[in-house]
Amino acid sequence: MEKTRLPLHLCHVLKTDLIINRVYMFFLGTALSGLFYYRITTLSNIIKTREKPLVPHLLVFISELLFTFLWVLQQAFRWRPVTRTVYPDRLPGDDEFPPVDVFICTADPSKEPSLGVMNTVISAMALDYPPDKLAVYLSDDGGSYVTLQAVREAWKFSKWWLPFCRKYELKIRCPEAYFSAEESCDDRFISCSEFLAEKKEIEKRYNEFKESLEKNCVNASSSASRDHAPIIEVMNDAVDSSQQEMPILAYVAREKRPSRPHHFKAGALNALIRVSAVISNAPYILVLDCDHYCNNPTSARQAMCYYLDPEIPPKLAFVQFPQTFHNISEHDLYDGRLYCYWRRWLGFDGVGGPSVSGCNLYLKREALYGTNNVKNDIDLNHLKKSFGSSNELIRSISMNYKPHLPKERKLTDAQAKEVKRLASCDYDSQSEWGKEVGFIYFSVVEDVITSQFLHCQGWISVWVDPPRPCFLGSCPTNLSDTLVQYQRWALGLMQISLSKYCALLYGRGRMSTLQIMCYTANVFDPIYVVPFYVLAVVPQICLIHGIPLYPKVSDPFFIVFAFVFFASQLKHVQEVVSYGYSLMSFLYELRMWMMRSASSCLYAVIGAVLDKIGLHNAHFTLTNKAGDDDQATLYQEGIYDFQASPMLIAPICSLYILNVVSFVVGMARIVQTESGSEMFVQAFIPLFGVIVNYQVLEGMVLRKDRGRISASVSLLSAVIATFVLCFGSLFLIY
Ligand SMILES: O=c1ccn([C@@H]2O[C@H](COP(=O)(O)OP(=O)(O)O[C@H]3O[C@H](CO)[C@@H](O)[C@H](O)[C@H]3O)[C@@H](O)[C@H]2O)c(=O)[nH]1
Ligand SMILES: [Mn+2]
Repeated sequence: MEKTRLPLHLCHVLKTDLIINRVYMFFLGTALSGLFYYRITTLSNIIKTREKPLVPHLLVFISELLFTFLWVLQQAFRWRPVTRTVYPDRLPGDDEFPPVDVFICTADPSKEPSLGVMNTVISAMALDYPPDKLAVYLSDDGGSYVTLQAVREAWKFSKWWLPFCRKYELKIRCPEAYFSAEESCDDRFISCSEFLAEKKEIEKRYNEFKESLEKNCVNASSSASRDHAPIIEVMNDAVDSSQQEMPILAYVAREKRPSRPHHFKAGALNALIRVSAVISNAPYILVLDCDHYCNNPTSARQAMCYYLDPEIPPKLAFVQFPQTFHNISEHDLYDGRLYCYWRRWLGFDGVGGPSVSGCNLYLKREALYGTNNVKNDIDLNHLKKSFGSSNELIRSISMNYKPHLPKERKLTDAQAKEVKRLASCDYDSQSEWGKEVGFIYFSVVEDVITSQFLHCQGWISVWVDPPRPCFLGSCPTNLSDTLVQYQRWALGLMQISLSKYCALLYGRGRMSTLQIMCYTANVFDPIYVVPFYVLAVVPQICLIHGIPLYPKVSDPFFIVFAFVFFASQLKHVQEVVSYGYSLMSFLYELRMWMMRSASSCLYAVIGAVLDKIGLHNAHFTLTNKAGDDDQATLYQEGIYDFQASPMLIAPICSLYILNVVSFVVGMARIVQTESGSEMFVQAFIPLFGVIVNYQVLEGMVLRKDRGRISASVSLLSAVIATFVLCFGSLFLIY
């Protein structure tokens, strides 16, 4: 009795952070009003007297306005940060657990090697959860026989692996991670000879499994296709080597045709929702990317601490875990940990719940079906309009429906026909799939738009970040992949911010003000590109021409500007450090923010505008998960790898050259004209940029290795910088 009364989870407000944040908001807010007082009075003076050029002052003013607007939105993340703790050992017995379906998406075995994908699949099957309540679905958007064959092999291996995990209560159930862990025997059986013998045997089987995958993936690169019929295979023969039931494992390649839109990952997930509805129809769904394996087998139990709590509102749509990565080097050069997001998510959680972060979340199936569709008295025609014409699928919407899978797990002919229909590329078209039902197709960041829809319908979410990460994925480990990935994210975010779904408009009356601010801050993130470019170009050109844009050192308003700059940097340092990271992480984050703004965001904003006017089609460029040894060495050593398309690198180098030149010329001018006090801020800005990004200089001038910036890119950048300087000079002196 005592046991059931203890809470399954707790939520703590981070009081110290809350106080620091609010004090910071107050002081920075006050300083910003001082800054705008200064700007407005100077601008009106300039307009009256025309003694100084108006254009650069106006541009700097606009950029400060934008910075401030984005800053204000960001403060919602700082308003009420919370953390959560769960107590899975207080859960009721296994027989009270609801079934869970696991969805894993993969798209191309040449960019997403089978071995990694299969490790994710196996780790999901090995979750510490009743196997008869677990079903794992692998969506293969490549429809590749390499992947299908790998799934069959993984199924065979897992018949040995699952009983081994269960018997010895392994904490690491991803085989690759288990066998390569330094202390793989994190279990209590280290000195038991039976365990050691079994482990050796399993390791042998694992190596055979790996070999079979290697042989199988020789033609991986040509095996993915964009033109194929649906292929669905449920692995049969469902008992493991200890005669226990295995979880369901199904391979699903939805139909793809070159002329039909397939909506990328969101489309794949929606096909899985439909197919799984008529096979296992679990009320909860775990979504994983193919590289995010389960690192802690208790994640489902942790999520159930919320779903099984009678006190928690039934409107809980999802329990989100962070994306954590197993391949981060000590330096985390490319800010792959994505810490700035997870820090914000603590605050997001405090105001109604974080947004979906792509994968690693336990979702309530009902939430994806649309609130209006799951009422009891709904008529059949309405349901067909929403869900398409499959009666079988519509029957599954009532959650008590338990589809019948024959004992030997071979789909009956009728079932096989039905699942193929549900995975066909036309199934979506006459229905609300992707519009109101399932994952939303509107943007390439399907996660953000889908969760915004859920929150707007009154659903809530929680953020759980336990000390031992539940999932571990792989993040990009070179500049090119990082910039390409961010460009897609930024493009997706811009698609939302330029549409009627921008939370600022769409969220009104549907979400709380703080939640609206969080969502808006999120989707407006790429807009930093505008003030960033202004501050990276305008003060510099004006420095060369001796046009002061900021107060003199002796002016009292100088303190206001200095305060705004230092307070915001210090706040960033405080956040990095209080989250447990080193001072260097602050620098890496700052650098990556600058490089992303200079490059990814620039193209993303242009792409989104072209997409909006119909001149460009946004698409999903898959992030590469296959390593390259040279690149890995550079990454481990903490050396930037600048090998990337010139398109991506040239903007960064051009800005760098422009800042170096303007600083040198500007300093010469300052010495000559003794205008140090007047031009102090303007000399400081390029100096700051040049020092923070000194590795760009290194890459252009000092390095000789493969990861340097090539001479041709440096030359191109110098030409661009000269052009911007000349053109800017013409324009900015007015
Ligand atoms: O047409 C596609 C494209 C992608 N994927 C899968 O989607 C997942 C994420 O793709 P990835 O290339 O790894 O992109 P990331 O940028 O690393 O993904 C992040 O950003 C995405 C949104 O842009 C989210 O969906 C992801 O969960 C999040 O990890 C992978 O498992 C892919 O196999 C598909 O199934 N079909
Ligand atoms: Mn990924």
